[in-house]
Amino acid sequence: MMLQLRGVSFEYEPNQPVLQNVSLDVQEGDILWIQGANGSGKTTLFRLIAQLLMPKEGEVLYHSQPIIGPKRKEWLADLVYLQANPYLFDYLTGKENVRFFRHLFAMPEDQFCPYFAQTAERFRLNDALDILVQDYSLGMRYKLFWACMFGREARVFLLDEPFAPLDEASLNVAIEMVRTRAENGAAVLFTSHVRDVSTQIATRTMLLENGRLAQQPI
Ligand SMILES: Nc1ncnc2c1ncn2[C@@H]1O[C@H](COP(=O)(O)OP(=O)(O)OP(=O)(O)O)[C@@H](O)[C@H]1O
Repeated sequence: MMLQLRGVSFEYEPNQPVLQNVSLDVQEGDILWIQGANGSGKTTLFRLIAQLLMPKEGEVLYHSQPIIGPKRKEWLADLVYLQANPYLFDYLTGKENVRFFRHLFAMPEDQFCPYFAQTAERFRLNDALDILVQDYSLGMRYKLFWACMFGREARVFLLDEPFAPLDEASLNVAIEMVRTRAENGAAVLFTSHVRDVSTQIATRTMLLENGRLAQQPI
């Protein structure tokens, strides 16, 4: 099993559990849609997997090893976390932001750039790369962030509301990118309130409700 959650519980405030005894098995090629109402804990679940939060109980395993400890670096190198709010520098151009991300992830130019260039081309971002990000529309910001994140050769993708800001042409590109990565052996976990795209792309669905995660028919 690639990624496992074993009995994970979490609370921000004492005695107000957000996740209760959550277990999950994720395999190579999975495209798993985590459904749940606003505030049900989907982002919290992703933050626990991305090590931004620590479980109160239980553990997260990557290839059967805890993601904290000796496997930590390998885990973070293999993980892409596309957060719902893109973190970009408004006062830098698109290209300068891209350079920042490449350095942040210590990606050699020859590995990162072909992936990035392919995505930027398909998202029709090339003409915008020399202008300041503060002049981007919401969709353009999102596509730049997406192209940077998908510039990495990761094994696990956590995508928090990845489809909402995209127009139809960009959605088709995004869907194909997700599918290609999964076909190449990556695991994808995503949250979304956009039902039609999610139904199209998901290989499996789970529902987070009252702190518990349960299998859900698609
Ligand atoms: N930093 C925090 N401190 C305290 N409580 C928090 C914090 N972040 C989130 N919460 C609470 O935890 C619960 C789960 O929030 P979370 O953001 O994980 O939900 P979500 O399912 O991602 O929601 P949405 O669909 O609106 O994005 C909510 O009740 C929220 O108010």
